[in-house]
Amino acid sequence: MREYNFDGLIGPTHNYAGLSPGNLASQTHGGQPSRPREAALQGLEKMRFVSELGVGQAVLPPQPRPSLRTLRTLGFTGTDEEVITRAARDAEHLLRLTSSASAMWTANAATVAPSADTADGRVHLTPANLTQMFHRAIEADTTHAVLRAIFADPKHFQVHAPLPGAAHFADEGAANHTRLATPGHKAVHLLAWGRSAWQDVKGPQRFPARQTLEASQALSRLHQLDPAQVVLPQQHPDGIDAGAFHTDVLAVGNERFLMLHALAFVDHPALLQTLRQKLGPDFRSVVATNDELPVKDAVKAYPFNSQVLSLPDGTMAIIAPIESRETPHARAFLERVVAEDNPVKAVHYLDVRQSMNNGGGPACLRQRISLTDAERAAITADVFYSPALHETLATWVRRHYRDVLRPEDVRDPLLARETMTALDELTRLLKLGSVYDFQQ
Ligand SMILES: N=C(N)NCCC[C@H](NC(=O)CCC(=O)O)C(=O)O
Repeated sequence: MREYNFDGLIGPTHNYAGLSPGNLASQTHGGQPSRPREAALQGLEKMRFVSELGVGQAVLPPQPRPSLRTLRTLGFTGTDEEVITRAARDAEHLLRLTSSASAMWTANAATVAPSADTADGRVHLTPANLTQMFHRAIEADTTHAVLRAIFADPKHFQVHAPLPGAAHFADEGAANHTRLATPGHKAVHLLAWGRSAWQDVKGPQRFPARQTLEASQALSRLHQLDPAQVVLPQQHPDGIDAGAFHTDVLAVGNERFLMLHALAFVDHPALLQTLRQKLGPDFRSVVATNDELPVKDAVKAYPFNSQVLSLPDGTMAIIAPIESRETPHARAFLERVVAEDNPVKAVHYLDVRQSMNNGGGPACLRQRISLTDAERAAITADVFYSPALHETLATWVRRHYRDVLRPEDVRDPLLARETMTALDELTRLLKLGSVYDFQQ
């Protein structure tokens, strides 16, 4: 089994619209101009770096934005251009919500269980319904279509429908999921959540908790995980109120290693005790106390929104955002992680600032999917990273993407046309077939 990091290719409408309450970066940068071309190239450079470390890398496509389908569903009529002009005139905020390139954060695209852990021996994938935020909820249908196109072979893959909507089963995908495993022990799935639909649990006071306990339980059932191997920790309400809207803002794990902030989960000592029992003495964890790393710095610099990657030589490396190098407490924490007795031997700081400004670090930009050779061979889409694919995609980005986008530029019907042209071409480059509604 090999892990592939499926990164979201950052879309042509990447912009800062301030759409996510509880996500401090999104709130801070709302209204500022963005740089879509630079953003997409930064994403590609991260893919190159990860691939050159010897780690599996693949890509997931952006989604058509503005979402004309959503605007039409909400009553805007006419040609594509008329729909956009009317929405810009009568419902500008709705146009912003339907124009976000938020599908780039593929950690939120789905939750995935590898075939080694599921009762029927297939890879299970459930697209996240993302019901908590409207601009993200509209991703689910296209994500479902894209995953069905890539993971098409029913012998190896089961792509479930997104969980039914409404607030009860609010699901944010793998941003709240961590798979841990030690040699000789069955893997453990941490499926975290921030609120409960029908249990009386104290939740955050300021900011929304996006994932429900009930959604996490449903994912565990759907993916046919062994209930004894599933742990359902609650995200710490104070962490969410400090800006950790997803678990991966304050915790990240890989195989036998977990690093977390003290405000990541309620009662983290009990959680670590449970994990030690299930995973045995090889399991290693590093906790940052609030004194060592104030949660404010953790949310700003995103050291936990790192990728922790298993390298071919058996060690692990951390891919952290450069903001973590620039923030002394965050940097000191990561240096401590490398110095201690655990598999992590290096930290690399990468520039994904265009995405970071909307609250998405290296970990948000990727969906981890572990595949056997046979599973990988069953995928016919051209989504696996290679230097040649890099060149193809970089050329495609340079040809189609704008340099600068101000939030009000989403009013321009030409932007929607440019995006459709680009995405239509991309589906051919990636051999995806017709996955977008404008292609039906
Ligand atoms: N932590 C993980 N896994 N993902 C980060 C998602 C960031 C995303 N930002 C946004 O959607 C901001 C869009 C804007 O404001 O323009 C969100 O809040 O859902």
